[in-house]
Amino acid sequence: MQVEEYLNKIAESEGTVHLTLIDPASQTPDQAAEIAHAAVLGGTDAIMVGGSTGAGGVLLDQTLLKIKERTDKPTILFPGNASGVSKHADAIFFMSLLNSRDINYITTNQAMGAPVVYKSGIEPISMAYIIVEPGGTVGWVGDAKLIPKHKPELAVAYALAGKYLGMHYTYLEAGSGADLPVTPEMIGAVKHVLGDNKLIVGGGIRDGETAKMCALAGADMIVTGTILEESSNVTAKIEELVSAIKK
Ligand SMILES: CC(C)=CCC/C(C)=C/CC/C(C)=C/CC/C(C)=C/COP(=O)(O)OP(=O)(O)O
Ligand SMILES: O=P(O)(O)OC[C@@H](O)CO
Ligand SMILES: [Mg+2]
Repeated sequence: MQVEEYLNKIAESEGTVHLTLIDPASQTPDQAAEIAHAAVLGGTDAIMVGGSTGAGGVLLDQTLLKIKERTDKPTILFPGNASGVSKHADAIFFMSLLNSRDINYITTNQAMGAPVVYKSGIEPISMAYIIVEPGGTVGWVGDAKLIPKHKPELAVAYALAGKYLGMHYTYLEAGSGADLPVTPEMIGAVKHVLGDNKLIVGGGIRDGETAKMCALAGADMIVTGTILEESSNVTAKIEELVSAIKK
């Protein structure tokens, strides 16, 4: 089964998907594999691999190879630029940062990365990437014209544009390590116009209660990264998040 179909099936049958984000720059490949293994034991559905800075090349390849030794769940690239593509992943969130001011993040990195995706045979999953205040490092690196936190109608406008351009997934990003995730009002308004298209929410989700709030508001998939890097017991943390968002 293709990864997109696998994720969609879980969203339908279990209500919400949990995605674990691992930044190859944050630890050694062996440590990354340990986190991935612990996350799978806790019930995560897939492993996203990427980072906004220094996440390509040998470190990315080694991290994916080690993760694949320890888990059977799909690995999905979450690239910060064209160097975030690796043939060792199963799929890639092939995303355009719709609210960037910099053409590099709208189409140029996509053009530079596309032939690599083509040759490697990994599955591209088209995605509209939208960054909301505070935006964090990724907002700065991607030169995003940040969506104001309390302007859901602007997020809706970008999400609709992505849907009409044919993107299957929409990612509402508050930035890695944000104090708070995007608001339930914004999530609900965006999901309302997306219909069956899948909505991913990430940035600043640290506990089951917050994850549940995002899921109830309309998120089909929840991403957590930073909290897992900080947890002494990754499996228990994932169990908390997963039990809060699954039917
Ligand atoms: C499709 C291809 C080949 C490239 C897309 C390139 C685009 C659109 C990038 C968007 C802007 C960007 C820098 C995204 C990075 C996404 C990401 C991996 C964010 C979070 O990673 P963390 O490692 O948690 O964050 P920090 O690096 O900030 O800690
Ligand atoms: O690190 P956190 O805050 O969990 O954010 C995850 C993801 O949305 C970052 O791109
Ligand atoms: Mg990081």
